Amino acid sequence: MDLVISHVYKDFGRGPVLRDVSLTVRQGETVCLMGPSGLGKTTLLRCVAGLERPESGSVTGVPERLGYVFQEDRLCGAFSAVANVRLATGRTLPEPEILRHLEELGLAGSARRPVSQLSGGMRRRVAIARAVCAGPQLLLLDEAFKGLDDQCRRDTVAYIRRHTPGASLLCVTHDPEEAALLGGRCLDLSTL
Ligand SMILES: Nc1ncnc2c1ncn2[C@@H]1O[C@H](COP(=O)(O)OP(=O)(O)OP(=O)(O)O)[C@@H](O)[C@H]1O
Repeated sequence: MDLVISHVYKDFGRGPVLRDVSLTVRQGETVCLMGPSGLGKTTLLRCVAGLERPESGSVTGVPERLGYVFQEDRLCGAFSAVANVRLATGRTLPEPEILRHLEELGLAGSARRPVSQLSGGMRRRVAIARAVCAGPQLLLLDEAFKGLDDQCRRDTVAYIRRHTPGASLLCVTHDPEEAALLGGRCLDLSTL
C-alpha cells in the first residue's frame, strides 16, 4: 500500500508550518526527508502517524502496523530493554526473540537493566528495537541514529533492513551520510 500525503497544510496558530505538502512513498520504498531545522519534518511524521491533524489535505495509505522512532527515546526508564520492547509487541514476540534482537544491536549484556542506566546510544537502540520488533509495514524514523558512532550506525541500519523486508521507510535526517546509508530517495521538505 502506498502512503499518499496530499496537499497537507498544518498551522499551530502562528502561520503555516506545512504548506501544501504532497509526497507519495511507495510500498517498500525508502524516503529520506531533509531540510533546515524547524521546517516541519517532525510535524509531517506526526501527521502521518495520526498524532497531528492537518488543517487541510489528507494522509492515506497508513498501514495497520506502524513503527515510529521518535526524536526522543520515549522509553520507560525504570523498565528493562526487554520490557520496553514487550510493551510494543505484547505477547506476539517470545522473549528469546526479543533478546535476539537486542543482541543483534549489541545490547545482550544490558537487556535486563533499567534503561535509565543505559547510555544515550544504547537507549536509542532500544527505541529502534521496540519499533522494529512490532513488525511495522511503515517505519517512521526521526533522527533515529543520533548519538550512534559510525560503525554502530551502519550496524543498526543493517539490522533495520534485515528485519523490515518489504516495509516502507520515511526517515528524517540532517546527515547526508546517514541518508546515503539508508538509501532510497532523498528529498528536501522545502521543495515539496
Ligand atoms: N505542538 C506544537 N505547537 C506549536 N508549534 C509547534 C508544535 N509542534 C511544532 N511546532 C512548530 O512547528 C515548527 C516545525 O517544527 P518541527 O519540529 O516539525 O520541525 P523540524 O523540521 O522537525 O525541526 P528539527 O529539524 O529541528 O527537528 C516549529 O516552528 C515548531 O515550533
